[in-house]
Amino acid sequence: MQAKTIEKTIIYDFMMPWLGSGLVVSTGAKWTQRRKVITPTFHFKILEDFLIIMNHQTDVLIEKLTAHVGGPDFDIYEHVTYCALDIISESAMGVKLNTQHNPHTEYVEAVKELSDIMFKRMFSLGREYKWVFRFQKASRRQDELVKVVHDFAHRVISERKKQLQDERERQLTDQKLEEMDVYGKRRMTLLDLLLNVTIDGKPLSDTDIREEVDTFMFAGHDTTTSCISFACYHLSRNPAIQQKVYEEIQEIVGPDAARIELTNSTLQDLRYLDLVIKETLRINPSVPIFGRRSAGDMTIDGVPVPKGMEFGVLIYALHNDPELYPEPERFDPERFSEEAQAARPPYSYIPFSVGARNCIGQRYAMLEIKTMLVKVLANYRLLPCEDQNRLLIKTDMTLKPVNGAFVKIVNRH
Ligand code: HEM
Repeated sequence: MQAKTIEKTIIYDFMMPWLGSGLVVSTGAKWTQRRKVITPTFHFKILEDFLIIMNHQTDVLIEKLTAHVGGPDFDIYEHVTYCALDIISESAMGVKLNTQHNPHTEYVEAVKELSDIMFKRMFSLGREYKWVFRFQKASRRQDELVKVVHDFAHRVISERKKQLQDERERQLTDQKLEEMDVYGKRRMTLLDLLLNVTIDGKPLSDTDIREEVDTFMFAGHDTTTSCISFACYHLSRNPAIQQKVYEEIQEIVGPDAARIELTNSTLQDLRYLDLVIKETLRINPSVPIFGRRSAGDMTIDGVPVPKGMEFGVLIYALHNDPELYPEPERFDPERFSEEAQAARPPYSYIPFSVGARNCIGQRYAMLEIKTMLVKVLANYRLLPCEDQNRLLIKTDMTLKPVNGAFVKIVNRH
């Protein structure tokens, strides 16, 4: 392929009412500056702080799941969604949403409904005629929901600003400005980072900051939720693979794996779990498609692609191509052994996209996915659901189960 730069397509415009020109949507110089200032959020030191949140919220999840031990099929997707929302809201904004205890808050409901409206617009027949949407009921509903999420983010930003200001006035050192909290450790959030950066000598405006906080709330929970829930589903149906992961957890994390706080270095050592996650993101990629617009004339495999042409990159189709992955519907982590990977062409696996616009949150995502899977598997054995509850998938903004990702659980100990 002979490529020039590529840009994002019209479908991203539909995210603008909610996300403004946050990182997922923005292009050009704005994107370059934002990506530069946000990248440090994923520095390994800050990720370690996020891991504390992940451990704590996953312990809440484990507690919530006890209600299903020995019981009939249940939808694990719903539980994981609430856990992931609690994790991202605390890492991005420093706010404890407590969705796992109280799932039906106005903010959480608004986030869910907004994703739904945006998705329906992207794939509607009248997509190109944006003005038509203004006359539809969904447009008024979208305005109401956007107001709920924006007001929430603005409130959080101004409270945090005031808190930092008060502390500065009390002449605390920079280090003391970082919060002591229930986990007994200081933590940095995306919001703190954004409140402290400058671009061309100027701080970001509240709107700039809100756009990025909203972007992380949007990109940072459904994606990981779908991977974690689908992994649980596949493991429940493949007992030998599940057993192998369990044995690895016992060996690397130790016999207290069900209770102890997981560290970054332990999680990095779980090599077989890595293969399981890779295979889950192959068979059910959380982001099944993304769009691009060609920014210059180019040729792909001998086919001329003129400037301005819009196209979709079908991750789902690529990952389920039988020529690259024989029997693509079979769940087989060994497809990601070093030898098997080396035998495939370089871009045959792109769950986090590739190039400059790849997923900025992928290391964060892997930590969260591993934390939840290790704790779930160390505490419970997953059993397959009944046939009538077998997984059916649909695509929304992310890949989702139609009715749920059903499993049964029994205690390990
Ligand atoms: C399994 C989990 C995840 C998968 C599979 C995934 C996948 C992707 C993909 C395919 C893209 C490119 C989308 C496009 O160009 O339209 C992307 C972009 C992005 N992701 Fe993720 N993502 C995951 C988790 C996360 C998390 C946890 C965060 C935040 C904490 C995040 C934040 C972002 C952002 C901000 C972008 C836009 C980056 C840019 O354009 O510079 N993602 N992700």
